Amino acid sequence: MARTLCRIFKGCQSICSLPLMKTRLHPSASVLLRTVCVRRMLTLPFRFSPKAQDFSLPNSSWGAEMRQLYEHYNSQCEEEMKGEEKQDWAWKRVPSYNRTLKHATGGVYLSKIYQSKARFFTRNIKEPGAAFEYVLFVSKDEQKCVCIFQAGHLLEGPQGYVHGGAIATMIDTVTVTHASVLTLLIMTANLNINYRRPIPLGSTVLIDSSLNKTEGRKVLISCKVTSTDGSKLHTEATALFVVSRLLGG
Ligand SMILES: CCCCC/C=C\C/C=C\C/C=C\C/C=C\CCCC(=O)SCCNC(=O)CCNC(=O)[C@H](O)C(C)(C)COP(=O)(O)OP(=O)(O)OC[C@H]1O[C@@H](n2cnc3c(N)ncnc32)[C@H](O)[C@@H]1OP(=O)(O)O
Repeated sequence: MARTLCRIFKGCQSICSLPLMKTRLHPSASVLLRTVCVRRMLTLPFRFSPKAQDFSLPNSSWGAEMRQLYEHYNSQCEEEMKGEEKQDWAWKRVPSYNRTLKHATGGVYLSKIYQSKARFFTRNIKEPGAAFEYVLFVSKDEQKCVCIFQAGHLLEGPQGYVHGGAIATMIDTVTVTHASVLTLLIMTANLNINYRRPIPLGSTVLIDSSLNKTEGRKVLISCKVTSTDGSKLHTEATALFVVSRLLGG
């Protein structure tokens, strides 16, 4: 299967992606070749399910602390009825998928084959609970975002503790999600992290982010990683996001 894909990929690369080819081939021949390629790709047995899995929902690896906190925030997500009036939610759970392309669209363009292999960094390990296990909630007024994060055994840095890079990844993920709620097409421009206390591997922590300010194309967010009862400060950070011109912002 992999070899077949590779062959088709290479073949199609030479046929479809080079503008040069357009000048060498008669237009009708070019169209025919493209059609053949597309047909072949459409008949390939893509391995992934067309239905994307939401990784922010509870699974068997979640510990009691993770579940309790999830229930706590999730219960505030439901719409409440007060008298005749429908009350807005206080928090909203942010669904989380492992690829930006939700469905395989058949590989009409070669770049889509590559994209179909791409997986979101924090959601690409199959074993539940082995690495980044987390769920994010944003507050109604979009000034706050909270993440419940259970750090799995594959994230070890110093013996028995979570790797600083993994903590940075989570801070980036939480703050970028927060900033994305405010504005689209952003890139992390600066991430400043102070590691105060190590996070034990396997433990659950809270990652809180708050909006500091927005200024033109810039969004400044601060973030804290604490124990679930808030008594221990593990990490604090500030992040700067810029609405990207490259991404079309
Ligand atoms: C319930 C509803 C929920 C809805 C949720 C919605 C969405 C959630 C979904 C998605 C979010 C989740 C996941 C997203 C996935 C992952 C993303 C992770 C984030 C990353 O992993 S992302 C990769 C790492 N990131 C880069 O790869 C950036 C490379 N870089 C660049 O692409 C450019 O560098 C850029 C664009 C940053 C700026 O470039 P540019 O040309 O557009 O802007 P320019 O340089 O003109 O700067 C404009 C103003 O920013 C200031 N400024 C710029 N940089 C600065 C710095 N470093 N420090 C201090 N100030 C800085 C300037 O000083 C100026 O300031 P001033 O205007 O005041 O002069």
